[in-house]
Amino acid sequence: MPSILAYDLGASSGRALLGRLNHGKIEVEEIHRFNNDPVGIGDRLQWDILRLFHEIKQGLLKAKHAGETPASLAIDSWAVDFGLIGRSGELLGNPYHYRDHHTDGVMERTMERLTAGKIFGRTGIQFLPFNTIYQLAALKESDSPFLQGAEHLLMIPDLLRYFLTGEMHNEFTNATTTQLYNPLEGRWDTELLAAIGISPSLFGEVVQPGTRVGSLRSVLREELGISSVPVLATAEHDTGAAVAAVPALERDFAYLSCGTWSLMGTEVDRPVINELAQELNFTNEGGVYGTYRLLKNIMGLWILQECRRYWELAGQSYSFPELVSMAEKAEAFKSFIDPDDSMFIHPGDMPSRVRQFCAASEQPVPESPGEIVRCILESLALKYRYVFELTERLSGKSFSGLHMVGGGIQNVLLCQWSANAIGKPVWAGPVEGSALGNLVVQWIAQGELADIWEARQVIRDSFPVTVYDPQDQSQWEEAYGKFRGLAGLA
Ligand SMILES: Nc1ncnc2c1ncn2[C@@H]1O[C@H](COP(=O)(O)OP(=O)(O)OP(=O)(O)O)[C@@H](O)[C@H]1O
Ligand SMILES: C[C@H](O)[C@H](O)[C@@H](O)C(=O)CO
Repeated sequence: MPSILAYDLGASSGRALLGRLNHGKIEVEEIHRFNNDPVGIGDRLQWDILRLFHEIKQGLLKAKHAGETPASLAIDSWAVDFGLIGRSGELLGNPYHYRDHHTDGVMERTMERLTAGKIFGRTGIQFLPFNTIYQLAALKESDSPFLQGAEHLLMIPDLLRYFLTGEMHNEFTNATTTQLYNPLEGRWDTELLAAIGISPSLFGEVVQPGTRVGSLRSVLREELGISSVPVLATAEHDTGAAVAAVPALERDFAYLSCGTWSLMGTEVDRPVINELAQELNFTNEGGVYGTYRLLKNIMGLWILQECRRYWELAGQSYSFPELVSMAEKAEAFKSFIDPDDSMFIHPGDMPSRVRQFCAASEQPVPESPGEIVRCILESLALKYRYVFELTERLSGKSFSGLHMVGGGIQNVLLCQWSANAIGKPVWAGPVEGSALGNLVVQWIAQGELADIWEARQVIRDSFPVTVYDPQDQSQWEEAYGKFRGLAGLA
């Protein structure tokens, strides 16, 4: 059977995987991996979108050099960010990074004007200051010439797909993360768009994961010396793809997509839009095949990534395994942070911010990298417990354990501590959850897999799942009580 190609672009790195189905098993080969380094210019933080497109071309070239002509390809990436396309069909400016400061204060102002109840009631999406709605409102407030000249808005995978095919489509899972899509009416919410002064004509028809949306442009085929490849929309929000790849056998399962972000929740058949969901700030992102992802964003390993980057700038380079091993040797439960405090959103001197949080909450201040990493990882595990219980409360489900997928599961300490904190087993795997979700949606579209449940079974049969049983329950129970007090969690 011919291979297919998946591009998975995370906030810190991207990869291209060739996948093949062989007698009910998935075989994957990572043919290309690259860093995704945003670029700061002055006060602005932007994605290096042309470099990312260059890396996508490198993936096509590497497939060619491996003697492969993929039967299809698809791209998934992080959510909320977008490019604006002008009259000439060209990209207007570099897409802003969601951690840019241009949205500071915009969400609060928009909520005051429109009311939180109205925004949540019409979209079911959690309030995050960088949601597309607030990015657009910020561009409107600043009279952005790019916005004035824009004729189309394309989310990051829509945009890269457009570069590949010349065709513009908005994909469903990513569209929902804008906080401008109304899942109850199944369309862009023109009332919210009008309220922020944005023309609905920027938004196109929303296509479902699995739709064929073009093929490689002839100019690109000539440049790379390759044949035509059909391009599909997959679950283009990487979290949507990761959830599609959770190797669950039971329908009511809890997941944690663990990468730059930690996204914890459960799959539901329809959006849960009620007062409790709004109060707990849960979201209902679009999933595959009519499902929704009832989940909550947790700041995740971003805090650790940014500490590592900061230490590297200061001349101290550590690999992730080195940091994990240093954390293991540091004193347990010395101090905690609330990973979701807004002080941790933006790039910067993260070690100092961790110390600052601890000092301000009158805890011992972690000094060494090992102490800081331990504080971050223990706090994340404890926050997972909190959100795990909220997910049960909101969904009315009871989970027998937690499925973890994504690059973060290579951190065995975090997996073990997550099991300890929630007091239930953690099933960790696969690492490349988003890329696998991307692949299985393509195979379902081609009729090679019957549906998402067959896909999950095949993933389970093809990749190892490591089981972490809970340990040291009484210490973690005590730590949880202390953590809740410090993080101000009801
Ligand atoms: N060898 C390793 N040991 C421990 N942790 C690791 C290792 N490799 C990666 N990680 C962790 O995985 C994280 C990256 O995960 P992943 O590659 O899934 O993220 P991403 O795809 O860039 O982001 P996202 O999909 O959340 O936008 C890193 O921040 C790091 O903490
Ligand atoms: C902002 C993030 O893109 C988003 O909330 C998260 O779901 C994600 O895409 C993680 O990769």
